[in-house]
Amino acid sequence: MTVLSVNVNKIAVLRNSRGGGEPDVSRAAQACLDAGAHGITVHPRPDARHIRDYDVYALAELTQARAVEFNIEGNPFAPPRAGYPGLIELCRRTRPAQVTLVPDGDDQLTSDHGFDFERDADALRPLIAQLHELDCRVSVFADADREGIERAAELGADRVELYTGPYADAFAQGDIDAALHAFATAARRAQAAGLGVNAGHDLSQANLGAFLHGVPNVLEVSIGHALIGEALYAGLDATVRAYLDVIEKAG
Ligand SMILES: CC(=O)[C@@H](O)[C@H](O)COP(=O)(O)O
Ligand SMILES: NCC(=O)COP(=O)(O)O
Repeated sequence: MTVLSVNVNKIAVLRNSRGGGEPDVSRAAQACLDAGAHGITVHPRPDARHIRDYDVYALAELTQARAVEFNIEGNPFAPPRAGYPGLIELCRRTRPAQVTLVPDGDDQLTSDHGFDFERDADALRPLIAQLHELDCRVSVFADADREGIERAAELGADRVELYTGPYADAFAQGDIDAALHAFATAARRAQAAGLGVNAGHDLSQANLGAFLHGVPNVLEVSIGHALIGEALYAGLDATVRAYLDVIEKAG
């Protein structure tokens, strides 16, 4: 069965918008695990607009205590700066079960493409080896429509994470057949090369089922943006009622 790793970046975004500690990222992660999520994902960025280094340390402790997978995603080439020790150093300090390497720049709103394994081979190979020495499984972010996904295996990667943004766009346009075919083909090619296949980006309750139905043997999906948004809708009714209860009891 495919495992679900919940990306809690968006909880940090909300917290950072006010300063202080609420909403609490670790508490939200605990709630996800209590509900049955198999793991927690974060994608810290050098500008610290989402998850911060201290969140990574706290979540590493939490996931170790709960014996669930911690997946840290990020750009291994982004240099360290104040408050961000760099992806590899964060992994050295926290030893996540899985690291997902993503080639995104600071100026990107969010991740929007995978690696070019031909071009990035020499840079990726030693980083993957370094992460293996830290006992981390290494997954690399990949486009379904780019040639050469198999090359990730030659670089030493254990898995690829298929960038599902284009699938989500196709789903929104009501036209998924070509996209699903491309993703299923990429997954099969990766699996034939010995790679495990993860998937993520813009997956949601609406589009996830068709994806898992159409793409074989997806080991893990990491989902954040839509899941946290949906959680707000699911929780608003009970929360507003709880406030009204407080007001009624006070009056
Ligand atoms: C690699 C990937 O697709 C996710 O890590 C994504 O980038 C998270 O999105 P946000 O950074 O917008 O939370
Ligand atoms: N790797 C994808 C991820 O962690 C979450 O992406 P999204 O659901 O926030 O788009």
